[in-house]
Amino acid sequence: MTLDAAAPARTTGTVRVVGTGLLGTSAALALTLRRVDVVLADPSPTAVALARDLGAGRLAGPDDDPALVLVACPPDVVADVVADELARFPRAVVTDVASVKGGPLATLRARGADLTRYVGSHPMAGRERSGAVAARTDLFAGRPWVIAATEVTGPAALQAVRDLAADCGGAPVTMAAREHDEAVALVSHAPQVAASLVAARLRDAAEPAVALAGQGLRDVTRIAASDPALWAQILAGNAAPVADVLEALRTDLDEVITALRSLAADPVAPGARARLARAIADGGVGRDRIPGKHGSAPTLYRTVVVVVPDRPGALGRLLTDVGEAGVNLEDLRLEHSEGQAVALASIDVVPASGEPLVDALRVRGWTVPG
Ligand SMILES: NC(=O)c1ccc[n+]([C@@H]2O[C@H](COP(=O)([O-])OP(=O)(O)OC[C@H]3O[C@@H](n4cnc5c(N)ncnc54)[C@H](O)[C@@H]3O)[C@@H](O)[C@H]2O)c1
Ligand SMILES: O=C(O)C(=O)C[C@]1(C(=O)O)C=C[C@@H](O)C=C1
Repeated sequence: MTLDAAAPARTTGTVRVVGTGLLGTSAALALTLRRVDVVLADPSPTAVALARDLGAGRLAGPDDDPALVLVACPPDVVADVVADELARFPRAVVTDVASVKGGPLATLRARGADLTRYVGSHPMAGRERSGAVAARTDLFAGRPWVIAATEVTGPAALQAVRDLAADCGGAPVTMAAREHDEAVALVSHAPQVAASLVAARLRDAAEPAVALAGQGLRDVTRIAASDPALWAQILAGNAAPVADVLEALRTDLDEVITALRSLAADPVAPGARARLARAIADGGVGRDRIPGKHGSAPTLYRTVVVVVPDRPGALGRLLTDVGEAGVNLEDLRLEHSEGQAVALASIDVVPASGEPLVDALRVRGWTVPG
Protein backbone atom coordinates (compact mmCIF):
# COMPACT_ATOMS: atom_id res chain seq x y z
CA MET A 1 0.00 0.00 0.00
CA THR A 2 1.33 3.48 -0.77
CA LEU A 3 0.40 6.64 1.06
CA ASP A 4 -1.63 9.28 -0.70
CA ALA A 5 0.92 12.09 -0.94
CA ALA A 6 -1.67 14.38 -2.51
CA ALA A 7 -4.06 14.28 0.45
CA PRO A 8 -3.44 17.29 2.70
CA ALA A 9 -1.93 16.46 6.08
CA ARG A 10 -4.04 17.00 9.17
CA THR A 11 -0.92 17.68 11.21
CA THR A 12 -0.06 21.36 11.40
CA GLY A 13 3.23 22.93 12.43
CA THR A 14 6.63 21.32 12.79
CA VAL A 15 7.01 17.73 13.99
CA ARG A 16 10.23 16.92 15.84
CA VAL A 17 11.24 13.26 15.62
CA VAL A 18 13.60 12.15 18.40
CA GLY A 19 15.23 8.80 17.66
CA THR A 20 15.74 8.31 13.95
CA GLY A 21 15.87 4.53 13.78
CA LEU A 22 13.36 2.24 12.08
CA LEU A 23 10.23 3.74 13.66
CA GLY A 24 11.26 7.39 13.83
CA THR A 25 12.55 7.52 10.27
CA SER A 26 9.52 5.65 8.90
CA ALA A 27 7.17 8.16 10.56
CA ALA A 28 9.33 11.06 9.40
CA LEU A 29 9.31 9.75 5.80
CA ALA A 30 5.52 9.38 5.83
CA LEU A 31 5.05 12.88 7.24
CA THR A 32 7.56 14.45 4.85
CA LEU A 33 5.71 12.82 1.96
CA ARG A 34 2.58 14.64 3.16
CA ARG A 35 4.62 17.87 3.20
CA VAL A 36 4.70 18.16 7.00
CA ASP A 37 7.78 20.07 8.21
CA VAL A 38 9.88 17.44 10.04
CA VAL A 39 13.02 18.03 12.10
CA LEU A 40 15.18 15.10 13.14
CA ALA A 41 17.19 14.48 16.32
CA ASP A 42 19.16 11.49 17.60
CA PRO A 43 22.15 11.12 19.92
CA SER A 44 23.84 9.21 17.10
CA PRO A 45 25.08 11.70 14.46
CA THR A 46 25.20 8.87 11.93
CA ALA A 47 21.60 7.82 12.56
CA VAL A 48 20.28 11.35 12.18
CA ALA A 49 22.37 12.15 9.10
CA LEU A 50 21.27 8.91 7.47
CA ALA A 51 17.60 9.71 8.12
CA ARG A 52 18.14 13.17 6.62
CA ASP A 53 19.91 11.65 3.59
CA LEU A 54 16.98 9.28 3.09
CA GLY A 55 14.69 12.30 2.78
CA ALA A 56 13.02 12.02 6.19
CA GLY A 57 13.35 15.71 7.11
CA ARG A 58 15.91 18.33 8.13
CA LEU A 59 18.33 18.31 11.04
CA ALA A 60 16.97 19.79 14.27
CA GLY A 61 18.29 23.25 15.14
CA PRO A 62 18.28 25.52 18.20
CA ASP A 63 15.41 27.69 16.89
CA ASP A 64 12.93 24.88 16.25
CA ASP A 65 9.49 25.41 17.75
CA PRO A 66 7.73 22.08 17.21
CA ALA A 67 3.98 21.73 17.64
CA LEU A 68 4.44 18.00 18.18
CA VAL A 69 7.33 15.80 19.30
CA LEU A 70 7.45 12.11 18.34
CA VAL A 71 9.85 10.14 20.55
CA ALA A 72 11.02 6.91 18.90
CA CYS A 73 13.91 5.83 21.11
CA PRO A 74 14.49 2.52 22.99
CA PRO A 75 11.88 1.75 25.68
CA ASP A 76 14.21 1.93 28.68
CA VAL A 77 15.02 5.60 28.08
CA VAL A 78 11.66 6.68 26.70
CA ALA A 79 10.33 8.21 29.94
CA ASP A 80 13.53 10.27 30.36
CA VAL A 81 13.41 11.50 26.79
CA VAL A 82 9.69 12.34 26.94
CA ALA A 83 10.22 14.26 30.21
CA ASP A 84 13.10 16.22 28.64
CA GLU A 85 11.06 17.07 25.54
CA LEU A 86 8.04 18.19 27.62
CA ALA A 87 10.32 20.50 29.59
CA ARG A 88 12.22 21.79 26.58
CA PHE A 89 9.15 22.57 24.46
CA PRO A 90 6.46 23.77 26.88
CA ARG A 91 3.89 24.37 24.12
CA ALA A 92 4.38 21.09 22.27
CA VAL A 93 2.36 17.90 22.46
CA VAL A 94 4.67 14.93 23.04
CA THR A 95 4.02 11.33 22.04
CA ASP A 96 6.20 8.23 21.92
CA VAL A 97 5.97 4.95 20.02
CA ALA A 98 7.45 2.57 22.59
CA SER A 99 6.09 -0.98 22.55
CA VAL A 100 5.12 -0.80 26.24
CA LYS A 101 2.94 1.94 27.64
CA GLY A 102 2.26 1.33 31.35
CA GLY A 103 5.84 1.63 32.68
CA PRO A 104 6.78 4.91 30.94
CA LEU A 105 3.41 6.44 31.90
CA ALA A 106 3.88 5.47 35.57
CA THR A 107 7.40 6.95 35.58
CA LEU A 108 6.20 10.21 34.04
CA ARG A 109 3.29 10.40 36.47
CA ALA A 110 5.62 9.82 39.44
CA ARG A 111 7.85 12.63 38.19
CA GLY A 112 4.96 15.06 37.92
CA ALA A 113 5.31 15.46 34.13
CA ASP A 114 2.59 17.44 32.32
CA LEU A 115 0.35 14.54 31.27
CA THR A 116 -2.12 16.88 29.58
CA ARG A 117 0.43 17.28 26.78
CA TYR A 118 1.85 13.74 26.77
CA VAL A 119 -0.08 11.04 24.92
CA GLY A 120 1.69 7.69 24.68
CA SER A 121 1.14 5.75 21.48
CA HIS A 122 2.20 2.55 19.73
CA PRO A 123 1.93 1.76 16.05
CA MET A 124 1.36 -1.97 15.57
CA ALA A 125 3.82 -2.05 12.73
CA GLY A 126 7.48 -2.76 12.60
CA ARG A 127 10.14 -5.01 11.27
CA GLU A 128 12.70 -7.49 12.49
CA ARG A 129 15.41 -4.99 11.50
CA SER A 130 16.56 -1.76 13.11
CA GLY A 131 17.84 1.62 12.01
CA ALA A 132 16.95 4.19 9.40
CA VAL A 133 18.10 1.98 6.51
CA ALA A 134 15.22 -0.39 7.24
CA ALA A 135 12.66 2.45 7.38
CA ARG A 136 9.67 2.44 5.04
CA THR A 137 7.39 5.28 4.09
CA ASP A 138 4.41 2.92 4.16
CA LEU A 139 5.40 1.00 7.31
CA PHE A 140 2.23 2.12 9.14
CA ALA A 141 -0.16 2.00 6.22
CA GLY A 142 -3.40 0.38 7.34
CA ARG A 143 -1.95 -0.74 10.68
CA PRO A 144 -3.56 -0.06 14.05
CA TRP A 145 -1.85 2.79 15.92
CA VAL A 146 -2.75 2.60 19.62
CA ILE A 147 -3.24 5.89 21.40
CA ALA A 148 -3.02 5.41 25.15
CA ALA A 149 -4.93 8.41 26.43
CA THR A 150 -5.39 8.97 30.18
CA GLU A 151 -8.07 10.74 32.19
CA VAL A 152 -6.04 13.96 32.06
CA THR A 153 -5.13 13.97 28.37
CA GLY A 154 -6.05 17.30 26.83
CA PRO A 155 -8.51 17.00 23.91
CA ALA A 156 -6.25 19.01 21.58
CA ALA A 157 -3.28 16.80 22.46
CA LEU A 158 -5.33 13.68 21.79
CA GLN A 159 -6.49 15.03 18.44
CA ALA A 160 -2.93 16.02 17.46
CA VAL A 161 -1.66 12.47 18.06
CA ARG A 162 -4.66 10.94 16.25
CA ASP A 163 -3.90 13.23 13.30
CA LEU A 164 -0.24 12.26 13.37
CA ALA A 165 -1.09 8.56 13.34
CA ALA A 166 -3.51 9.05 10.46
CA ASP A 167 -1.01 11.18 8.50
CA CYS A 168 1.50 8.34 8.82
CA GLY A 169 -1.13 6.04 7.28
CA GLY A 170 -2.07 4.32 10.54
CA ALA A 171 -5.53 3.59 11.92
CA PRO A 172 -5.82 5.27 15.37
CA VAL A 173 -7.24 3.08 18.17
CA THR A 174 -7.73 4.53 21.65
CA MET A 175 -6.92 2.20 24.55
CA ALA A 176 -5.78 2.52 28.18
CA ALA A 177 -2.09 1.75 28.79
CA ARG A 178 -2.79 -1.35 30.88
CA GLU A 179 -5.26 -2.79 28.38
CA HIS A 180 -2.70 -2.13 25.64
CA ASP A 181 0.10 -3.90 27.52
CA GLU A 182 -2.05 -6.99 28.11
CA ALA A 183 -3.12 -7.06 24.46
CA VAL A 184 0.40 -6.73 23.04
CA ALA A 185 1.67 -9.42 25.43
CA LEU A 186 -0.68 -11.77 23.55
CA VAL A 187 -0.34 -10.52 19.97
CA SER A 188 3.27 -9.36 19.86
CA HIS A 189 5.50 -10.05 22.85
CA ALA A 190 4.76 -13.73 23.56
CA PRO A 191 4.86 -14.51 19.79
CA GLN A 192 8.35 -12.98 19.67
CA VAL A 193 9.51 -15.27 22.49
CA ALA A 194 7.91 -18.30 20.81
CA ALA A 195 9.54 -17.52 17.44
CA SER A 196 12.93 -16.96 19.06
CA LEU A 197 12.74 -20.19 21.09
CA VAL A 198 11.75 -22.24 18.03
CA ALA A 199 14.61 -20.71 16.02
CA ALA A 200 17.05 -21.20 18.90
CA ARG A 201 16.51 -24.99 18.62
CA LEU A 202 18.38 -24.73 15.30
CA ARG A 203 21.47 -23.15 16.80
CA ASP A 204 23.32 -26.38 17.52
CA ALA A 205 21.37 -28.63 15.14
CA ALA A 206 23.18 -30.78 12.59
CA GLU A 207 23.75 -29.03 9.27
CA PRO A 208 21.93 -31.66 7.15
CA ALA A 209 18.79 -31.16 9.25
CA VAL A 210 18.90 -27.36 9.02
CA ALA A 211 19.50 -27.61 5.27
CA LEU A 212 16.03 -29.14 4.85
CA ALA A 213 14.31 -26.01 6.20
CA GLY A 214 11.24 -25.11 4.20
CA GLN A 215 8.77 -22.27 4.10
CA GLY A 216 6.98 -23.32 7.28
CA LEU A 217 10.03 -22.71 9.42
CA ARG A 218 10.74 -19.42 7.65
CA ASP A 219 7.19 -18.21 8.30
CA VAL A 220 7.36 -19.10 11.99
CA THR A 221 10.81 -17.59 12.60
CA ARG A 222 10.95 -14.31 10.62
CA ILE A 223 10.85 -12.21 13.78
CA ALA A 224 13.54 -14.34 15.43
CA ALA A 225 15.96 -12.01 13.60
CA SER A 226 14.81 -9.08 15.80
CA ASP A 227 17.18 -6.94 17.84
CA PRO A 228 17.95 -8.72 21.18
CA ALA A 229 18.73 -5.47 23.04
CA LEU A 230 15.43 -3.88 22.01
CA TRP A 231 13.43 -6.99 22.83
CA ALA A 232 15.06 -7.51 26.21
CA GLN A 233 13.77 -4.02 27.06
CA ILE A 234 10.30 -4.66 25.66
CA LEU A 235 9.88 -7.99 27.49
CA ALA A 236 11.25 -6.63 30.76
CA GLY A 237 8.92 -3.65 30.44
CA ASN A 238 5.84 -5.90 30.10
CA ALA A 239 7.03 -8.81 32.23
CA ALA A 240 3.87 -9.93 34.09
CA PRO A 241 1.44 -9.89 31.12
CA VAL A 242 3.98 -11.74 28.92
CA ALA A 243 4.59 -14.32 31.65
CA ASP A 244 0.80 -14.88 31.90
CA VAL A 245 0.53 -15.65 28.17
CA LEU A 246 3.60 -17.89 28.22
CA GLU A 247 2.26 -19.84 31.21
CA ALA A 248 -0.95 -20.56 29.32
CA LEU A 249 1.17 -21.60 26.35
CA ARG A 250 3.23 -23.88 28.61
CA THR A 251 0.04 -25.63 29.77
CA ASP A 252 -0.95 -26.30 26.14
CA LEU A 253 2.58 -27.40 25.29
CA ASP A 254 2.67 -29.79 28.24
CA GLU A 255 -0.58 -31.39 27.06
CA VAL A 256 0.84 -31.88 23.55
CA ILE A 257 4.02 -33.37 24.98
CA THR A 258 2.02 -35.74 27.19
CA ALA A 259 0.03 -36.88 24.15
CA LEU A 260 3.21 -37.44 22.14
CA ARG A 261 4.89 -39.36 24.97
CA SER A 262 1.89 -41.60 25.34
CA LEU A 263 1.89 -42.26 21.58
CA ALA A 264 5.61 -43.03 21.67
CA ALA A 265 4.92 -45.67 24.34
CA ASP A 266 1.66 -46.93 22.78
CA PRO A 267 0.86 -46.05 19.14
CA VAL A 268 -2.86 -46.48 19.83
CA ALA A 269 -2.96 -44.56 23.13
CA PRO A 270 -6.58 -43.44 23.57
CA GLY A 271 -7.24 -39.72 23.26
CA ALA A 272 -3.72 -38.78 22.23
CA ARG A 273 -4.45 -38.17 18.54
CA ALA A 274 -7.49 -36.10 19.46
CA ARG A 275 -5.33 -33.85 21.64
CA LEU A 276 -2.85 -33.34 18.81
CA ALA A 277 -5.62 -32.61 16.31
CA ARG A 278 -7.19 -30.15 18.74
CA ALA A 279 -3.90 -28.29 19.11
CA ILE A 280 -3.66 -27.81 15.34
CA ALA A 281 -7.37 -27.01 14.94
CA ASP A 282 -7.35 -24.43 17.76
CA GLY A 283 -4.38 -22.82 16.10
CA GLY A 284 -6.35 -22.55 12.88
CA VAL A 285 -9.27 -20.94 14.66
CA GLY A 286 -6.97 -18.45 16.34
CA ARG A 287 -5.15 -17.68 13.11
CA ASP A 288 -8.43 -16.98 11.31
CA ARG A 289 -9.07 -14.19 13.80
CA ILE A 290 -5.96 -12.26 12.77
CA PRO A 291 -7.08 -9.25 10.74
CA GLY A 292 -5.32 -8.62 7.43
CA LYS A 293 -3.68 -5.32 6.60
CA HIS A 294 -6.91 -3.75 5.29
CA GLY A 295 -7.70 -7.31 4.28
CA SER A 296 -5.14 -7.10 1.50
CA ALA A 297 -2.12 -9.22 0.65
CA PRO A 298 1.28 -7.86 1.75
CA THR A 299 3.07 -5.66 -0.75
CA LEU A 300 5.71 -7.49 -2.76
CA TYR A 301 8.68 -5.41 -3.81
CA ARG A 302 11.16 -5.84 -6.63
CA THR A 303 14.75 -5.88 -5.33
CA VAL A 304 17.38 -4.14 -7.47
CA VAL A 305 20.95 -5.02 -6.46
CA VAL A 306 23.63 -2.39 -7.13
CA VAL A 307 27.41 -2.61 -6.69
CA VAL A 308 28.58 0.29 -4.51
CA PRO A 309 32.31 1.15 -4.35
CA ASP A 310 33.62 1.34 -0.78
CA ARG A 311 34.35 5.08 -1.04
CA PRO A 312 33.07 8.02 1.00
CA GLY A 313 29.88 9.46 -0.47
CA ALA A 314 29.16 6.53 -2.80
CA LEU A 315 25.97 5.49 -1.00
CA GLY A 316 24.80 9.10 -0.86
CA ARG A 317 25.29 9.40 -4.65
CA LEU A 318 23.36 6.19 -5.23
CA LEU A 319 20.43 7.44 -3.12
CA THR A 320 20.47 10.75 -5.00
CA ASP A 321 20.43 8.92 -8.33
CA VAL A 322 17.50 6.75 -7.19
CA GLY A 323 15.64 9.91 -6.22
CA GLU A 324 16.50 11.63 -9.50
CA ALA A 325 15.20 8.60 -11.39
CA GLY A 326 11.84 9.49 -9.80
CA VAL A 327 11.67 6.16 -7.97
CA ASN A 328 10.40 5.78 -4.41
CA LEU A 329 12.82 3.65 -2.38
CA GLU A 330 10.81 1.30 -0.16
CA ASP A 331 13.78 -0.34 1.56
CA LEU A 332 17.55 -0.48 1.39
CA ARG A 333 19.93 -3.16 2.66
CA LEU A 334 23.71 -3.05 2.48
CA GLU A 335 25.96 -6.10 2.50
CA HIS A 336 29.60 -5.48 3.01
CA SER A 337 32.31 -8.09 3.50
CA GLU A 338 35.51 -7.12 5.18
CA GLY A 339 38.42 -6.62 2.86
CA GLN A 340 36.20 -6.17 -0.19
CA ALA A 341 36.40 -2.95 -2.17
CA VAL A 342 32.68 -2.95 -2.89
CA ALA A 343 29.39 -3.41 -1.10
CA LEU A 344 26.09 -4.65 -2.47
CA ALA A 345 23.06 -2.41 -2.01
CA SER A 346 19.68 -4.16 -2.30
CA ILE A 347 17.04 -1.58 -3.13
CA ASP A 348 13.36 -2.54 -2.80
CA VAL A 349 10.95 -0.68 -5.07
CA VAL A 350 7.40 -1.30 -6.23
CA PRO A 351 7.47 -3.82 -9.10
CA ALA A 352 6.54 -1.25 -11.79
CA SER A 353 9.61 0.84 -10.86
CA GLY A 354 12.08 -2.07 -11.13
CA GLU A 355 13.06 -1.96 -14.81
CA PRO A 356 13.03 1.86 -15.09
CA LEU A 357 15.31 2.03 -12.06
CA VAL A 358 17.75 -0.56 -13.45
CA ASP A 359 17.94 1.41 -16.74
CA ALA A 360 18.33 4.77 -15.01
CA LEU A 361 21.12 3.51 -12.73
CA ARG A 362 23.03 1.85 -15.59
CA VAL A 363 22.83 5.10 -17.61
CA ARG A 364 24.31 6.90 -14.59
CA GLY A 365 27.24 4.45 -14.55
CA TRP A 366 26.21 2.08 -11.75
CA THR A 367 26.87 -1.65 -12.05
CA VAL A 368 23.56 -3.47 -11.73
CA PRO A 369 24.23 -7.21 -12.08
CA GLY A 370 21.73 -9.51 -13.75
N1 LIG B 1 11.01 -2.38 15.83
C1 LIG B 1 9.70 -2.51 15.80
O1 LIG B 1 9.18 -3.38 15.11
C2 LIG B 1 8.86 -1.56 16.61
C3 LIG B 1 7.49 -1.46 16.32
C4 LIG B 1 6.70 -0.55 17.06
C5 LIG B 1 7.30 0.22 18.07
N2 LIG B 1 8.62 0.09 18.32
C6 LIG B 1 9.21 0.94 19.36
O2 LIG B 1 9.84 2.03 18.70
C7 LIG B 1 10.96 2.47 19.42
C8 LIG B 1 12.16 2.53 18.50
O3 LIG B 1 12.39 1.25 17.97
P1 LIG B 1 13.17 1.07 16.59
O4 LIG B 1 12.85 -0.30 16.10
O5 LIG B 1 12.95 2.24 15.72
O6 LIG B 1 14.66 1.07 17.13
P2 LIG B 1 15.99 1.50 16.35
O7 LIG B 1 17.09 0.83 17.06
O8 LIG B 1 15.84 1.29 14.89
O9 LIG B 1 16.07 3.06 16.60
C9 LIG B 1 16.20 3.61 17.88
C10 LIG B 1 16.87 4.97 17.74
O10 LIG B 1 16.84 5.62 19.00
C11 LIG B 1 18.06 6.29 19.18
N3 LIG B 1 18.29 6.53 20.60
C12 LIG B 1 18.96 5.77 21.50
N4 LIG B 1 18.97 6.37 22.69
C13 LIG B 1 18.29 7.54 22.53
C14 LIG B 1 17.98 8.60 23.40
N5 LIG B 1 18.35 8.60 24.69
N6 LIG B 1 17.30 9.66 22.90
C15 LIG B 1 16.90 9.70 21.60
N7 LIG B 1 17.18 8.71 20.74
C16 LIG B 1 17.86 7.64 21.21
C17 LIG B 1 19.09 5.37 18.55
O11 LIG B 1 20.29 6.09 18.23
C18 LIG B 1 18.34 4.88 17.32
O12 LIG B 1 18.57 5.70 16.19
C19 LIG B 1 11.13 1.50 20.59
O13 LIG B 1 10.64 2.10 21.75
C20 LIG B 1 10.29 0.30 20.20
O14 LIG B 1 9.74 -0.34 21.33
C21 LIG B 1 9.42 -0.76 17.61
O1 LIG C 1 6.59 -7.23 11.97
C1 LIG C 1 7.45 -7.25 12.83
O2 LIG C 1 8.61 -7.48 12.54
C2 LIG C 1 7.10 -6.98 14.21
O3 LIG C 1 7.50 -7.70 15.05
C3 LIG C 1 6.31 -5.80 14.52
C4 LIG C 1 5.67 -5.73 15.89
C5 LIG C 1 4.63 -6.84 16.02
O4 LIG C 1 4.74 -7.67 16.89
O5 LIG C 1 3.71 -6.84 15.22
C6 LIG C 1 6.72 -5.83 16.92
C7 LIG C 1 6.84 -4.98 17.94
C8 LIG C 1 6.15 -3.74 17.98
O6 LIG C 1 6.06 -3.10 19.15
C9 LIG C 1 5.06 -3.61 17.04
C10 LIG C 1 4.96 -4.44 15.99
